[in-house]
Amino acid sequence: MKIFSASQIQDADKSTIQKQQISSEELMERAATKLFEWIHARLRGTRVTLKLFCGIGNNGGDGLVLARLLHEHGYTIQVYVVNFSEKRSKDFLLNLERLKSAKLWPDFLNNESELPPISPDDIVIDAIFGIGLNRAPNTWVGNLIMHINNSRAFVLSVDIPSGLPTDKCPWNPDYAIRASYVLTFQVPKLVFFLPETGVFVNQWELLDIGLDPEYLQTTETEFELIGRPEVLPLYRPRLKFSHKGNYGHAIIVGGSYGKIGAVQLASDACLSSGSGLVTAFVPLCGYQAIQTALPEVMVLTDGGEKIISKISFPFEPTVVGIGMGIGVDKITANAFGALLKSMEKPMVIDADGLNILAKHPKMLKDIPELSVLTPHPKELERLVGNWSDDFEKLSKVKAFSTHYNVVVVIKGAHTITVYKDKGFVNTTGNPGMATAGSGDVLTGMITGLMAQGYTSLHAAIFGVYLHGLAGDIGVSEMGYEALKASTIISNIGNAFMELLRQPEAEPQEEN
Ligand SMILES: NC(=O)C1=CN([C@@H]2O[C@H](COP(=O)(O)OP(=O)(O)OC[C@H]3O[C@@H](n4cnc5c(N)ncnc54)[C@H](OP(=O)(O)O)[C@@H]3O)[C@@H](O)[C@H]2O)[C@@H](O)CC1
Ligand SMILES: [K+]
Repeated sequence: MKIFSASQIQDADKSTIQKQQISSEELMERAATKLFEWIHARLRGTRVTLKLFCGIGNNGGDGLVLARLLHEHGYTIQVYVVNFSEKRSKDFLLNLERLKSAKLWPDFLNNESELPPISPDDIVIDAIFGIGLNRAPNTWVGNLIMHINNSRAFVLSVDIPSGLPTDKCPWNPDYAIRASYVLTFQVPKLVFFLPETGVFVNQWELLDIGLDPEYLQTTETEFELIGRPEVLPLYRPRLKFSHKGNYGHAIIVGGSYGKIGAVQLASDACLSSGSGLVTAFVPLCGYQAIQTALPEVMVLTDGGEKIISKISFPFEPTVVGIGMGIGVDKITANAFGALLKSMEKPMVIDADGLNILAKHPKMLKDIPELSVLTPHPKELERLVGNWSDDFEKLSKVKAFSTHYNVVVVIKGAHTITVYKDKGFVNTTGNPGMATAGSGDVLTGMITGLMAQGYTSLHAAIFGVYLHGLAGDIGVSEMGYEALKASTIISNIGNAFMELLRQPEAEPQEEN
């Protein structure tokens, strides 16, 4: 699903009004009716007070329409107009008049008003600012936002939490609503998924308001949200008359004394993701451990006892995944650098492989094109330098990806795969996966997919999704804390099956 910028959503709005020959006021009515239906379906007339805080633009206008509909259906409501500007929008004013005609008199709040009482049992509807926010809220509006945040009431934000801009980090994080739930119109917003801005959104849901489908389909976006519908077409089915040679031979290179387990996890994950053959390349000390733990995996050893000192293979692998547990010793770094120079096919580089690159930036130019790099935030910082906020991080990664022609997987709660100017935001995964070895498993999975012929970008997008799904299945069986990297591996098969599951047929009515 595409993630549109604020200005693209405004264009979609205009295009809808023009093509569907409806007025902006009708579009507002349509949007607010969707809000109302969502709330009414859940509250079903429950006796609870809804406090609606409405700005003076179209987000506020949505709030006013919602207030009218709630009132018409007998809900107890209190409407506050947050009068932050004299520039009221046309549709706000129209709906203010309609509210008054329905004998509803909002309280007008300004910089001299007392903060209104909000009980933890109230439901707050936050319609102060929408996607039109373009500067920091001023102090009294900020104080009101903090008051709402401190109220412990359930806060339902209309379109986007007020104070949170659509395409950047908030000027003042205290002046942004921390929404319990966001009902967002038509398309998800990028800020819902970034570490610094996602904290303002506990849960979110899309409301389809029928924006111009042609505009939405034909407009290119910088980011895309990756869910099942996006991943399913990337799947490469296995053929009946195929053999293991059709699915590639991956080599996983890594490990050092005390860190052989990382290679074991990556190799196991690589095989479990469908690679035809997997060979682990480890220092001598890892030989027995891997041979014992993974009978299906072949093992090649380096001459070094405890660390990798020279990397060479007696055959040409389909793909190499490298870096987990490998350490950053100078000898290993030299071996790694020599391998980069000799390789032409895309590789997967993780963990200490990335740390070696950060320590020896001259090696960057030798990374084979279309390789996949899988840094966690600290490794990424070592690679691209620090950033002032999540948006600068994204633009630095895009520049890095373009410069070196590599795919970068920014690991996090919503892992983002970046290739050149485009970012793919993952939707699976959970906090239980923040555990030792989880990254080694991901590297193994991406390597295993590339071995089978998935392109680098598809392997990264697909692998990240499947890894998260395997973790989600694991958590559903054992909870967050007990989830281990090996649990993720043992659920890779279930994740494939869940992905490929046919949607359940509608129950047939009996005659
Ligand atoms: N897209 C769609 O298809 C549909 C959208 N709809 C709804 O419209 C919403 C967008 O509405 P909107 O454009 O009127 O902007 P909104 O967020 O209400 O702000 C109002 C104005 O405030 C101003 N302003 C900005 N920052 C400020 C600040 N810090 N302090 C003070 N003032 C500030 C700024 O005006 P300025 O002063 O810069 O000229 C801005 O224009 C959208 O989120 C959704 O809820 C639906 O109704 C139907 C379909
Ligand atoms: K809002």
